Amino acid sequence: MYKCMRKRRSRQNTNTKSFDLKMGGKNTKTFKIQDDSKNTHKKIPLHTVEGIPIPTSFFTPEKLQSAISYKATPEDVFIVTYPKCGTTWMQYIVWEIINEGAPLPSFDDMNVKYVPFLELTGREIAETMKPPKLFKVHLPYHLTPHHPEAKYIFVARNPFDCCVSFYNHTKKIKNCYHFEDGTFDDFFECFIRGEVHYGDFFDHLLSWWPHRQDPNVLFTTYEEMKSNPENAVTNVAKFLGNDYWEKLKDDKDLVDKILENTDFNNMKEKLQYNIGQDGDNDQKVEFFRKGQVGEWKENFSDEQYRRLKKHMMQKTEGTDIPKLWKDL
Ligand SMILES: Nc1ncnc2c1ncn2[C@@H]1O[C@H](COP(=O)(O)OS(=O)(=O)O)[C@@H](OP(=O)(O)O)[C@H]1O
Repeated sequence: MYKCMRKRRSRQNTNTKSFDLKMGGKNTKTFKIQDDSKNTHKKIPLHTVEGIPIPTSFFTPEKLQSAISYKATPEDVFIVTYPKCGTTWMQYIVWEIINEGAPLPSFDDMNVKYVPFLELTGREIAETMKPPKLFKVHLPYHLTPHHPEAKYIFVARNPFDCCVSFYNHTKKIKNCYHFEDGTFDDFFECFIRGEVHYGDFFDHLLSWWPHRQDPNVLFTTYEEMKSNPENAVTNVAKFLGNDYWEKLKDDKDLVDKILENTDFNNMKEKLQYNIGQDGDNDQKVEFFRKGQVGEWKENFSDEQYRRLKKHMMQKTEGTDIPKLWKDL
């Protein structure tokens, strides 16, 4: 069904090569072999710290190690995702619930002050925060600071749209990823091999999957949030605790305000994302790009679709993960 819904990009499989081998006499046999010489796709410069591939600039081993060593407390709320799966949207939803529909803080303030990105700021930031302390992390379960009473909100997104979003992010943030010349095909090869920031999509998801029903974990998907944003807001408020739910449950105006503030178009219009300082060359990146479900159909070739689907089925065998995205 997916075929009729998307622009098709047909290309040869770049990873296999046919060749004839003379067997003696007139006999020849055609072999298909893995052709590594074609694996010449552009790569993202990464190094591995604590088992996590991180870029060689901008993100440092010290900050990552500091984040991992943070001692979580019962008042903490962690927003956890693999990159490009809806972190920022959830950061703002949580912040808006706690701050009763206040005007949106800037993107920078959100990520370094209000819901700091722990692997960028390091754990010291926590000392300046008041409870409830909210954090953004992209860490797998075993590296996320743990406390049995802390709360964890996990957002998953279908790997196909995640791949497209991650490609645009990696390509545009030049002084971090050095991938500005990379094509989607290059990025796809990196993504399917887990040679991207934070490694393999499915390893990350599989690390959290067994904990999705823990009492202190709220597991949701980007697609669920898109199909019913009001449910997303009320579920998060309930999960955050009675204080928040009591304020929200009979206040339709407050719910509407939060929905209006965190609407994709509103966030796109109001928030600017500037990354780092590169001399005078401060990079402005279109962070709020499309915010859609299913955009992957315009980017994947049939071959890429088949390969990522196969990878997904292999990695998630024995789990219900594929049922999260039935139309893939
Ligand atoms: N309010 C709202 N509604 C719907 N979608 C939204 C919203 N805010 C951000 N987005 C989209 O989420 C994608 C970015 O994901 P993350 O925030 O996880 O990125 S990051 O890992 O923190 O860099 C990225 O998706 P793509 O547009 O597909 O690239 C954003 O546009």
